Amino acid sequence: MNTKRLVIVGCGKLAEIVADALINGILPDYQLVGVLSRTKEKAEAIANKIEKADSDYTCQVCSSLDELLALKPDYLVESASPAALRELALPALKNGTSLVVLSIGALANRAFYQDVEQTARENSQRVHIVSGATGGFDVLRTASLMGKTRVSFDTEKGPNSLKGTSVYDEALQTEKRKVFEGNAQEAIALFPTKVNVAVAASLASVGPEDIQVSVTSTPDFVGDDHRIEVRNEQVHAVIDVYSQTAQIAGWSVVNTLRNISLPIVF
Ligand SMILES: NC(=O)C1=CN([C@@H]2O[C@H](COP(=O)(O)OP(=O)(O)OC[C@H]3O[C@@H](n4cnc5c(N)ncnc54)[C@H](OP(=O)(O)O)[C@@H]3O)[C@@H](O)[C@H]2O)C=CC1
Ligand SMILES: O=C([O-])CC(=O)C(=O)O
Repeated sequence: MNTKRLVIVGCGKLAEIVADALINGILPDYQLVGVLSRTKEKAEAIANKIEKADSDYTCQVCSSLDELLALKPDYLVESASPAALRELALPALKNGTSLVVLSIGALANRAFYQDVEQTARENSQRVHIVSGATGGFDVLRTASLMGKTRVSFDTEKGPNSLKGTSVYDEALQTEKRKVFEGNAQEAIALFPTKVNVAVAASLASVGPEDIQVSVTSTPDFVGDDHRIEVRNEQVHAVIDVYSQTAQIAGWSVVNTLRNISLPIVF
């Protein structure tokens, strides 16, 4: 077996799903050799889990990206924030470390996207954009290759998940309202940690400037519903994923890591 050295940056809710999958034997081809988080205790919590599972290796709690990259990981899972992805992507790729990324919003910036693409190519590494809280990237990519394609991305959320953003007001607690219409670049600028999915779907198809995005707030709505519609001359597809929590996004990292290492992939 060719064991791959894995590290995680951002030790929150989604990282924990990946660590649990390792401990539960769902990722047999990986060793989690290092973790880094803004709050060190969160990284320690994950490293302790690995240690308690009686692994025959050590998971190092790191204090800086340099320390983490010195572990020479094959793969880095980014489950931190778009700002973190902006900081770590190029150094990691230059270090010979491929990326599995959740905070895809950072890649809506065309110049950054091109730098990442070129650096990955020059260093023979890859950047895996996970399906996260949505899916259907296969049909999005395939339909877009066929010719002129239109793609829309409509999200429904509860008002509480919009608190702290400029579109929030108390009336949303009782009134259903479309609070945003625009493209994915505008959406991620307004909601920096809430519409990574829309940027991911746009990158898989027509690009962040050309996808039509809307966000609707519905009183008492629990979870998120992301509905993607793709149309070209021959194809009409709808991908509609409801999830009660964001856990599916953590599981999509697990699925991507499995696809990287297994002989038969989907
Ligand atoms: N693509 C998709 O479909 C989805 C993507 N996401 C994205 O995934 C990411 C992780 O989500 P989730 O696990 O729910 O979030 P959490 O807030 O639970 O965890 C994020 C962790 O990352 C840490 N962190 C933040 N910035 C940095 C940094 N610069 N360097 C190191 N660590 C950092 C936080 O530290 P601290 O404890 O100090 O806050 C926290 O421990 C987010 O960016 C989120 O927007 C989420 C859902 C779906
Ligand atoms: O969890 C979700 O539905 C979407 C989300 O946070 C993101 O795309 O960043």
